[in-house]
Amino acid sequence: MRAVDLAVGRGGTPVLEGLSFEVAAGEALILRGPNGAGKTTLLRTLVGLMPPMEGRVEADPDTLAYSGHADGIKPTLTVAENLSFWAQVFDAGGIEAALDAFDLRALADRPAGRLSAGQKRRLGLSRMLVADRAVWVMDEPTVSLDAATVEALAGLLRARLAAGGALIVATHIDIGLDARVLDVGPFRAAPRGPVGFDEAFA
Ligand SMILES: Nc1ncnc2c1ncn2[C@@H]1O[C@H](COP(=O)(O)OP(=O)(O)OP(=O)(O)O)[C@@H](O)[C@H]1O
Repeated sequence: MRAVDLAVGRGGTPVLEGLSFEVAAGEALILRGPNGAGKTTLLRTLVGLMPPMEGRVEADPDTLAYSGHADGIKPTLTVAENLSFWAQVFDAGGIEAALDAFDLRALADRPAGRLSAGQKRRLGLSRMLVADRAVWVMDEPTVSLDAATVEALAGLLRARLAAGGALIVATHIDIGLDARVLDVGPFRAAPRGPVGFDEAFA
């Protein structure tokens, strides 16, 4: 996945600009920056949920899996049914490994709407395993997780890297990955006045 002179924004307002980077197989890139800096906007643009304002993203969409703040969980379906649904969407195999990775087996038959915040997050992360995609793009994956589950996640991510997967992760905490860090702060977009503003006062 490669970003080339990328500018990203919300509602026509640029948030970050001038971003160029590449993440190859087996590499991890950690995004850092304070609240509101634009990490989520950048991640959503990388996976094609939002169009770039300038520049381009070079990636095959079929190689990408995204785990965002809203995990896309269907509350009336059980944990197992949610995973099966995603396995179908992603045209992937079984859900057994995904149930085990974040200790969801005992909750398999529970409607997802009746999970705790951390359990929901574990289900959202398990979805990455049924997706079977090479590049994982993750937005604050540790939010709501207990310490043991953060460790499990870190171990899973290290294994992905060792197996040649690629990771782009926005996180405020150190999850102990061997990763490059991209601080988005210096890429904050310069404020742009409305078109014709200067002319209005000419
Ligand atoms: N739905 C939205 N509509 C308009 N502006 C938004 C929307 N969501 C976020 N923004 C604005 O876009 C900018 C970038 O927000 P973004 O969510 O990308 O930041 P972030 O770095 O991910 O922050 P955090 O660390 O708090 O998750 C902020 O100024 C934010 O207020």
